Amino acid sequence: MVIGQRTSPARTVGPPDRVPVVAVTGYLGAGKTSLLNHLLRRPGARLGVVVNDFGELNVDAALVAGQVDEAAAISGGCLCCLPDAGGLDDALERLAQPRLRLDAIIVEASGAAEPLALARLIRFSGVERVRPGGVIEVVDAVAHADTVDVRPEPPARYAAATLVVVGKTDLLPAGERDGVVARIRARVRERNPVAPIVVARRGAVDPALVFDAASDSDPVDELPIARLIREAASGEGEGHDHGGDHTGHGHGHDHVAALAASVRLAGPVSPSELVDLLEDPPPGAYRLKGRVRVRGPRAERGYVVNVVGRSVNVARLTPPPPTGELVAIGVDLDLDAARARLAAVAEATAERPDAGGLRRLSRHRRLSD
Ligand SMILES: Nc1nc2c(ncn2[C@@H]2O[C@H](COP(=O)(O)OP(=O)(O)OP(=O)(O)O)[C@@H](O)[C@H]2O)c(=O)[nH]1
Repeated sequence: MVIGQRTSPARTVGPPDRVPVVAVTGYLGAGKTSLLNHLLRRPGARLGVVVNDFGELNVDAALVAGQVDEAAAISGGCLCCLPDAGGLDDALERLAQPRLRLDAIIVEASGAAEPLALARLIRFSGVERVRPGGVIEVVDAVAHADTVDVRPEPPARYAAATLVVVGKTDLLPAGERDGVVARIRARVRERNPVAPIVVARRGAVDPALVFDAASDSDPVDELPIARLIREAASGEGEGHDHGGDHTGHGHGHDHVAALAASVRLAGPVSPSELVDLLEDPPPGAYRLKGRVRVRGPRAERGYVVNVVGRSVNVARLTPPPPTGELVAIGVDLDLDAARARLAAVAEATAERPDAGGLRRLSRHRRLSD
């Protein structure tokens, strides 16, 4: 997905010769899209966005697309596994056109992408008018110890980061927050002595932190990311970082082998069926997301739904989307079971408003604020 945002007049300073490309990385559901949306809301930013969607349906693209004015898809799949990065290079080539005068291009990696591989793709991009602009690793404070940091040695992915953003600390009991953040900090530092580490709710980082790094005018080879990638390439930072013994897709680098099931929703769904799915996802579905329409008492309502682990998040989507979709993702996803559950939601269209289901959905929405 390629998006060019043109919301403001050009800045007084001319565009840099080469447009910095900032990668936003993080495990499934860590909070990458939230951070991206936060950056896109910044007035005056002239940003290009490449969203690497997971699964057949463009949920992430749809979520950010509401705020931008140009959209086109690149081929799906995991960005770091594209054979020759052709899809990414095409996207960068388009967005780096001087007439767009972009300040930066942000690549939101799929949760399954390996940051070091992605950083390498950007660094060795065949596109002349771009340069590496940093890697923002989003860490889910609640889930990282069960998903990313599951081995005695700290995750190799931290080595790729030029900025680490720790999110979801608001979901931890107040008494545990400092301890969890300190532990993440210590683990990151074992791999990465330099990257700033900040705590931010829903990706609300100071954009200056992101764009300062991106506007660094040092020669490419002097950027920390370039050094770190060289170190990783020479063996220091290599290896799995997703935990488990996944063998990857056979593309020459280790990789979390996540699976996805998805369904398109032509009409409004039954809120009861939907909430059942959110509260009790199919076996192995670590991540569930989607956009849905339900019949309200007077008019149809739109919602964005998100589940990460056991954490359910529901937000209103106005206007309701013309069509919806649901995607379930997980490393150990039971594909058949997931498809059957998603199909059941798609088929359980509610003829009349379902008051009980609407109440349950509204309750989740209030708890998500
Ligand atoms: N409470 C809370 N929720 C958060 C925070 N950051 C993200 N979320 C929620 O976590 C869910 C997943 O966030 P996303 O931004 O979609 O995560 P992602 O990394 O883009 O997900 P994938 O692209 O599927 O890997 C959403 O429901 C967000 O609203 C946070 O700091 N606090």
